[in-house]
Order: sequence, then C-alpha cells, then structure tokens
Amino acid sequence: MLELIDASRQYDVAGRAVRALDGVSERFPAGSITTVVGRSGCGKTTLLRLLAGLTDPSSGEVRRDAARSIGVVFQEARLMPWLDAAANVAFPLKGRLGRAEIAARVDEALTLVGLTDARRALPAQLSGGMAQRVAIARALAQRPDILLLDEPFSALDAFTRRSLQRVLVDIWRRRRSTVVLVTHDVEEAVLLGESVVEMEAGRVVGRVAVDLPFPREATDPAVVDLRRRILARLVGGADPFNPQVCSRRKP
Ligand SMILES: Nc1ncnc2c1ncn2[C@@H]1O[C@H](COP(=O)(O)OP(=O)(O)OP(=O)(O)O)[C@@H](O)[C@H]1O
Repeated sequence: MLELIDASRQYDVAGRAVRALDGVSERFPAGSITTVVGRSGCGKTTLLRLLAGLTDPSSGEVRRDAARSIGVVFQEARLMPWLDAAANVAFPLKGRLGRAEIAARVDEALTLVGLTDARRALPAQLSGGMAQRVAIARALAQRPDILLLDEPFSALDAFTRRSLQRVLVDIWRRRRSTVVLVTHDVEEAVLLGESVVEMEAGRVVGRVAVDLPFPREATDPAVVDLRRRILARLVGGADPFNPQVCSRRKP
C-alpha cells in the first residue's frame, strides 16, 4: 500500500509560505496504475516526491511498505555525463545483481525504449528526448515494486511519446507494479490511468475511475469524452494563463 494521509508540504519562498500540497489523503493500491493531472505549479511534483520519500511532509503522513523498491523518473533525465547510455542504465543495478543479469536487463530496457543503437553514446551526444528515454530505461531495468514518473514523456515527440506510453502500460500489465504518473496532459492521464487524480492548488479535487480496457486509443469516443470532462473541470472556463486561477478555485 502506498498512501498519503492528510499530507501537506509547505515551502518558504522569499519569506512567503507556499503551500505546495494542502491536506491530501490518497491511496494508491498495490498493483494499480494511477495518473495525477493538474496544471503547472499545482503540487504534482511535490506529491510524487512525498511518495518517493525524497521530501518529508510538513504535516500529515506518508505510508509506504519499506520493503518495496521504488524507481523514480524525473522530469529531466539526470544522467551521469561521464557514463554512456548503457552504463547509466546499469548503474543502479551494480552490486545488487550479477554481471549477466545486469547485461540482460540493460539490453531489455534499452530495447523497450528503442535505443539499442545509442547504447555507447554519452549523454552529451544524445538529444533531450533520447536522454529522457535512457532515464526511463534506467528505472525500468530496476523492476521496482513502485514506479513513480514525473511527466516522463513531455520532452518526447508525439510518436515516441505514444510508443513509450504503450511500453509503460505493457510493463505494468506484465509486472503489476504500483505505478503513479504525474502529467499536465489530460489525454495522457486518461490513456494511462485506471484512475485519474485531479489536482488543483495543492489539493486533490477529484478522482475518476477510467473503466476502459487497455490499450486505449486517443480517438476512442469514451477517451475523448472523459478528457473533455476532466479538462472542463480543471480549467472551469477560466483563463488558463492566469496564475491566480490555481489558488482562486476551491475544491
Ligand atoms: N523546493 C521548493 N522550494 C520552494 N518552493 C517550491 C519547491 N518545490 C515546489 N515549490 C512550490 O510549490 C508549488 C508546487 O510545485 P510543484 O513542483 O509541486 O508543482 P507541479 O504541479 O509539479 O508543477 P509542474 O507541472 O510545473 O512541474 C509551486 O508554487 C512551487 O513554486
């Protein structure tokens, strides 16, 4: 079980208290895939960092089975610049697994993200999207019980994004790890989540069960309809470029 109980996180920004997360209680059942959607700055990354144990809540609680392994994909690749793509993927496995197992996992993960030809390239020789795919491969190779992804596909072109979304769903269905994926793309949230958690101004304002079989298609009328409804709720007809919108609306 992965769970937030009345969790809040406050930051001090130039002497002003910013409530990045405001009393969130949310359960992420073992083996489920959940997407968290909301506009920029509404606390999605903070929620993920709390789940990962990278940030402590200012108040409230995070419950996570300590025996379960966690893999995190951040918004940016965070590769080690002196290691090639394959060595970056292998790095977290060193000392935990034998050489043959590491080699097999690295091959498998690089194949899944479509980067077998780039295995000897250094991060500086990769495009931004390729570097991000290496970061995704690094997380997949660890085969974590809990996989947390922070807008992992937003730096990718539409074709690569769609194929990696499929890879993620495939892997989740095969391994039944607990997956939480944060995105500002409502379509992606509907395509990938068994449930979509809607966030606004540091709060969870809705949770929608998406009762559609995988793999899902963006053109499926049920997906289109759900996307439209979530978007309408989150935007609420307000000016999407007005930052005040975030804090003005109450759940
Ligand atoms: N380390 C930090 N120090 C100070 N303020 C922070 C910090 N991290 C986040 N915040 C603030 O908390 C709020 C929520 O940020 P968070 O990164 O969680 O949002 P987000 O929904 O993930 O945004 P995005 O989609 O743009 O990544 C923002 O107002 C942000 O400025």
